[in-house]
Amino acid sequence: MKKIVISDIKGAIFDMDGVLLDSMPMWDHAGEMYLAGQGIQAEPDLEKVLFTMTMMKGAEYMQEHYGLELSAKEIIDGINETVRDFYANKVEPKSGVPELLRFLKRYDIPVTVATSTDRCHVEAALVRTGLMKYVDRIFTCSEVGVGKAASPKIYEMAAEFMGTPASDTFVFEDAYHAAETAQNGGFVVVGLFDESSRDRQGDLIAHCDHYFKSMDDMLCSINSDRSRLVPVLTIAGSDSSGGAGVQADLKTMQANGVFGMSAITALTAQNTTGVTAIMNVIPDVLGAQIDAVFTDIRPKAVKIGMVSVPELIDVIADRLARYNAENVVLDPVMVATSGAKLISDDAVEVMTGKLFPLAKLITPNIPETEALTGISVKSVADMENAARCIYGKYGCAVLVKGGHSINDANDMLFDGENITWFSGKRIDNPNTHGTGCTLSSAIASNLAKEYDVSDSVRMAKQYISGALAAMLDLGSGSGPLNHGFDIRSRYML
Ligand SMILES: Nc1ncnc2c1ncn2[C@@H]1O[C@H](COP(=O)(O)OP(=O)(O)OP(=O)(O)O)[C@@H](O)[C@H]1O
Ligand SMILES: Cc1ncc(CO)c(N)n1
Repeated sequence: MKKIVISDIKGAIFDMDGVLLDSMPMWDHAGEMYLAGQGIQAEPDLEKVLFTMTMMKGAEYMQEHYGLELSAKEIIDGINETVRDFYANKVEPKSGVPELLRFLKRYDIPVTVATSTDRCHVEAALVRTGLMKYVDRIFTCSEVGVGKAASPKIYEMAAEFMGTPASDTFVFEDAYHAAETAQNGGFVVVGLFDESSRDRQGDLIAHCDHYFKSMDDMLCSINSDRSRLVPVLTIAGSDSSGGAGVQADLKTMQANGVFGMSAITALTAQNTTGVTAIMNVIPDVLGAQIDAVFTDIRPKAVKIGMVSVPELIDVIADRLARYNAENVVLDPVMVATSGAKLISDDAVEVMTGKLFPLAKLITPNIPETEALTGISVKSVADMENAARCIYGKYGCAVLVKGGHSINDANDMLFDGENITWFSGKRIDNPNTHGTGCTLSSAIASNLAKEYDVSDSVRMAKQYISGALAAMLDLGSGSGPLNHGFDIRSRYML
């Protein structure tokens, strides 16, 4: 099968059940779930029996076979309630779906949903799972008046709405009969595996132009335009051991699909056990590096890390204001994971006064949040208060990182209006050197790719969790992450 080239997709039509949402198991077990709600355990063949029946016949069968003291209508209402509850409160997106939809949005590709499920369920599920913001319009078979097996009408209406010809419109389906209809209608069909139709994969493959075992596989094989790499600048210190600072930033940027550039603030001699020397660069040389970058390859985002002294902060503030730098993410680095102090006391005030107001987002960890606010952060409420306090003083959004909390690794974003939590399972890995640098660089990379702040944080959080979970173990102290954990290339072998 061919790779998908993103510029070939002019419009996208997604089936919902089994493609966007992991909802097929519910359809396969609706009767069983309903009976369970009535305190009855279904016989193993129930779903097979119901599969061939209409809703009414199925209800009558359940009434008789399981001795339910309810009318067929009441049983149907009960099953409908089970279905409603599932879509409204339980269903989850399939893996890779939010990423794909965000990616299509980044390329301004219109997205529609074509589904045989009722609109009320579709909307409830898409809103709750956060996918609705990527969908331009929903088409349902009952509203269109004909099912997918019988006619390509639903796809034609979606394509007409998007203004895209069938030959440039990609239809994503997991069911072979729908794939067949779409292909006969002249659409480009992407077949995706779903467990519920495991037995019919041969038929699906026969009726699609591209086939993937999962959305994640598809994401890895999409060819974005190789001649388009968004530039991003890091202004930070060099870490000789390669796990934090500029080295971590550039590796992260490469892994997050942007072109990394650097302006170095300081040379540190450090490894996983500690920092043995720091030499700050001369302010003029830092200024010259930033000038060299901005006057030639203007970055779409800037990450700021270790800046130890007021003179260097002045230079950065001056240049970022002069060049009207966009998407500035500031990691207020104060202390290395190994415990070494990386900023002078007098620099903190200059940083907050001059750099915070230029930042779109700052990313303090818990000790840094405490130092910036004077609030002792011991609870979720303390995190929220501290973030509001920082926003109130400096007007920049704040991501308080929970890497230093005891039980979990939940980060909290306050953007001046809303609090959003990004929950992460704590990974039992003592090697956390450079996590802060890595997270802020991933966020800056995502902002450069034009994702909004909350999507940028969400994806960066997934990235850092993957980098930690790879369990790289280098050095005798707290070691670095594997920044390239998700890169697949023949050159890596
Ligand atoms: N053991 C862990 N498991 C999962 N996520 C973690 C873990 N440790 C840190 N993180 C995550 O890593 C990111 C960086 O957070 P952290 O609080 O470690 O930053 P930091 O202290 O500034 O990092 P640095 O060690 O570079 O100074 C956050 O998203 C945090 O939730
Ligand atoms: C150069 C540098 N920047 C930041 C950190 C924080 O992790 C570090 N250890 N070294």
